[in-house]
Amino acid sequence: MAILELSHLKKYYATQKAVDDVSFSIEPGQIFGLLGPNGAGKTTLLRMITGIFYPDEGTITFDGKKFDPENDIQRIGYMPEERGLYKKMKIGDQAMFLARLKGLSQPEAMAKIKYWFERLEMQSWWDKKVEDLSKGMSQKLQFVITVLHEPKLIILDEPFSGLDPVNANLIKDQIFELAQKGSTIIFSTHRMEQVEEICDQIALINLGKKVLDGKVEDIRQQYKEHLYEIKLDREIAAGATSSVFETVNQAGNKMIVRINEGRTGNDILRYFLDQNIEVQHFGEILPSLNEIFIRLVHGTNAVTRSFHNI
Ligand SMILES: Nc1ncnc2c1ncn2[C@@H]1O[C@H](COP(=O)(O)OP(=O)(O)OP(=O)(O)O)[C@@H](O)[C@H]1O
Repeated sequence: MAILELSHLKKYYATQKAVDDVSFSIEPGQIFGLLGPNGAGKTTLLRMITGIFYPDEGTITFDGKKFDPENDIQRIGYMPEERGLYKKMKIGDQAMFLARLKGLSQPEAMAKIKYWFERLEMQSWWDKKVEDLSKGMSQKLQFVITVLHEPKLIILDEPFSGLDPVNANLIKDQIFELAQKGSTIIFSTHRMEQVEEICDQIALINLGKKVLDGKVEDIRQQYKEHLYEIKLDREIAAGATSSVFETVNQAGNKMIVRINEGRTGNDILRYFLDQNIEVQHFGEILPSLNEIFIRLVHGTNAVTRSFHNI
């Protein structure tokens, strides 16, 4: 059973259709990426899932029942893009205050805060004030506050913005672990490399509408251009074509070819082997999510014609 199911959600601001008939569902334990360019409607969608806004139309089902923000909110952790921390309060006191608001007892909250501060290397921050934290440091604090009460559904708006690679990896590891323990994670981002690395499933939103959703690997297969990159032991005549493939790009002994319909990678290999040409590298080029995103959102072609791995 899906943990979250959105059905025909709509949200309009005056004349702006911020979210326009979006449906998808998310299974428990999944890491789900919500993607889209600036202004696509991601934040508006997340605000409906977290009960900040009511949808104008459509329904949200959470854990098998109609979403009831007042009661369900305790089981949801939301890290918004704009940080809502109290600047003058000490970090330790702030974490305690917010943990108590989420329903944890004082000893429970203390144990959890200590656990998370240790995991994210924040022990020495206890008496610092929020206004003395860097952007990345307050991002880590906000993450801890979001997951502290072990919510069933964790929603992170741009969780890696402002984090250096070491801290981004630290947070990434926690996300994997939380999903393994059964939490469901939704995060929104523009950073496609992270999505490819982390997400089981994605939805791409553009101009308020869902343009694409599914498993990352299935989507990359669906948008492939039947291209292969090849490195040979010698240079061959420019623009080689055969009944098996056409050359798309060639530089010295490297080439990118598009395979003809009905042919397989083995046919390409056979073509060269029959001529006693050694194939030193051979691989299919699948488009990255970034390329698919650019193609769908901007209507321009992907840049898969350059050499990727050789
Ligand atoms: N309070 C508001 N009043 C009127 N229009 C709004 C309001 N909030 C958002 N919008 C509009 O709704 C659309 C969707 O905005 P939203 O903030 O949901 O996008 P987003 O995908 O989160 O963008 P970003 O990646 O830039 O944060 C945009 O066109 C935006 O201008």
